[in-house]
Amino acid sequence: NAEQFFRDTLDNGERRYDDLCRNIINDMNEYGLSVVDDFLGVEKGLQILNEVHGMYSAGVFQDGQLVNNLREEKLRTIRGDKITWVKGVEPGCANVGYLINQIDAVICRANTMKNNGQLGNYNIKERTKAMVACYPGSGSHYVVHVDNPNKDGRVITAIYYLNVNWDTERSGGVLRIFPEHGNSVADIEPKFDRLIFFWSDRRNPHEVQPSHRTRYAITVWYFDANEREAALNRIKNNKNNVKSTIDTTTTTTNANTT
Ligand SMILES: O=C(O)CCC(=O)Nc1cc2ccccc2cn1
Ligand SMILES: [Mn+2]
Repeated sequence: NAEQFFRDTLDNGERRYDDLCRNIINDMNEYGLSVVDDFLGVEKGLQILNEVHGMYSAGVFQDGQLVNNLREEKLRTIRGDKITWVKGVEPGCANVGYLINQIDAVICRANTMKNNGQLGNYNIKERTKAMVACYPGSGSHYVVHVDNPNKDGRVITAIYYLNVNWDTERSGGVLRIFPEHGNSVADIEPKFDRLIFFWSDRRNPHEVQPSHRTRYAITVWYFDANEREAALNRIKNNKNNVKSTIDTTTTTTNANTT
């Protein structure tokens, strides 16, 4: 009957959902990265893309990394990504907000699943705002780097791509991850409605190869509660140290002048 049908559908939804989270946990623990295709479906994906187009044409994106390209005889500055930060509750960002909630739901579910242990034994309770990034084509790229090299608390990088019919042969823009252990690289195409996760620390140096077509991505970083608290304490202590240094310097200076 209808009720049983809905219960099955709901259960199927849950089961599919749990399977997704289980796959992510397994991939993260085995490879340190995970790729989920068709995360939200075409309709939702296009709604998010439209919102990002709207933000871009509204001019809210800041010029990102500045990269001078000396290859040409004249200095050609290739700007890397242009970025803007979004909470997802701002006017005209409802669909980006929906995306963030969906990624949160997956991370929270994965973080609580007992049978597979937690995600890397982390305790994930908060995240950054969403960073919407655009590579404006013309060879813009991002040099190899580690997102969190010095334990600032960020443990998982989540990136959602919005690029319809992306052809890597023509457009480049591959995310290349150089996993610290292992002798292979992971080349990830920034395909529409693709969601990826990877550990944010030194396990995953990565680069964005030169893009020859406008390339959009939305990134969220998730914090481990303990690592984040330790990082904030270090900052606070440093501030106190700096403050006390200033105080002692000022007092000695005052002492000298009186
Ligand atoms: O778009 C992709 O495939 C990944 C791009 C990427 O790594 N972006 C990025 C952007 C960043 C901006 C500010 C600070 C750290 C950052 C680290 N990573
Ligand atoms: Mn990065």
